[in-house]
Amino acid sequence: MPMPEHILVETRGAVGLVRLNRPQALNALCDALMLELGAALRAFDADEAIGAIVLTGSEKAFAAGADIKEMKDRGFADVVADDFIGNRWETVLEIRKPVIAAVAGFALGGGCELAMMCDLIIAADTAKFGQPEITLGVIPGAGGTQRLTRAVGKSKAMEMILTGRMMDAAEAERAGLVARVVPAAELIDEAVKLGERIASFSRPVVAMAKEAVNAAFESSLAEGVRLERRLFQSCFALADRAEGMAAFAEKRKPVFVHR
Ligand SMILES: CCCCCCCCCCCCC[C@H](O)CC(=O)SCCNC(=O)CCNC(=O)[C@H](O)C(C)(C)COP(=O)(O)OP(=O)(O)OC[C@H]1O[C@@H](n2cnc3c(N)ncnc32)[C@H](O)[C@@H]1OP(=O)(O)O
Repeated sequence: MPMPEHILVETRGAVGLVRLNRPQALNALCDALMLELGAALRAFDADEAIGAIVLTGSEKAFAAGADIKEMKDRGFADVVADDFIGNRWETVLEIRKPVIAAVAGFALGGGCELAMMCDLIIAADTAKFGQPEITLGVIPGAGGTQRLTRAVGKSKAMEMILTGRMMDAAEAERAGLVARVVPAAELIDEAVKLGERIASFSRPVVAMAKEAVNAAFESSLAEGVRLERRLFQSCFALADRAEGMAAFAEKRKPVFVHR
């Protein structure tokens, strides 16, 4: 396997850390980067030692969008023939372990869409989110119109997508796009600490919790509650659930076996 050119990959305990690394283009998402990113995410998903994944960029940019220079000469026939976006740009959605986006600087266009494909976003106080595609004569093409609207509501999403304006970390937290805002210098440590906590719990239970929350985007309330109930009841088949509840009753820390 050749060394990746556009990403840096490392492990921090039980957390897989992927850093987008195209600083000269503010981590613009070119096809080659997306292929490397997909491979790294799948590798961590298959690694039993890893319980959570952190995806981040540089201090200046998480990702400034899809690579405009790579797209500018493509025509309708090209993007349809290649099923651009649909063909391999949604690998994040196939990852079963929690993927935490740690965003500093610009997360624009596909960069914001990539962050929203992750399970949660931790933002540095320098983060700026936006879907400026309209300034280029296109609309968001990797879920931005759907996920941003579900995350922040129609009016704010519509304003951002129709004007291309950015929103800073404080507004993103108020709007519910990000879970927390931290000082930029603490972003990676905070995201890894969060990942370590998640990785300390029962892996199948973490996977079921992630599936249940994500289902809220995809189903009616009744269907989502039904799925949640089935997954909750499934936990009672796991030794980890027995251990977790016994540990509480015996006033000791649980030792989960499925980690
Ligand atoms: C593995 C599976 C994962 C699946 C995830 C899939 C994610 C989605 C990916 C596909 C998405 C396609 C659909 C998407 O909705 C479409 C888009 O994203 S369109 C692009 C939207 N982004 C933008 O419009 C932002 C463009 N950039 C800027 O406005 C500015 O660069 C900035 C961010 C405001 C910063 O400005 P400055 O500080 O002045 O810096 P520069 O402008 O000088 O930039 C420095 C350098 O970087 C190059 N660059 C910046 N952004 C891009 C880009 N998007 N594409 C290509 N290159 C970019 C810029 O040209 C400079 O380079 P130089 O000229 O010096 O060579």
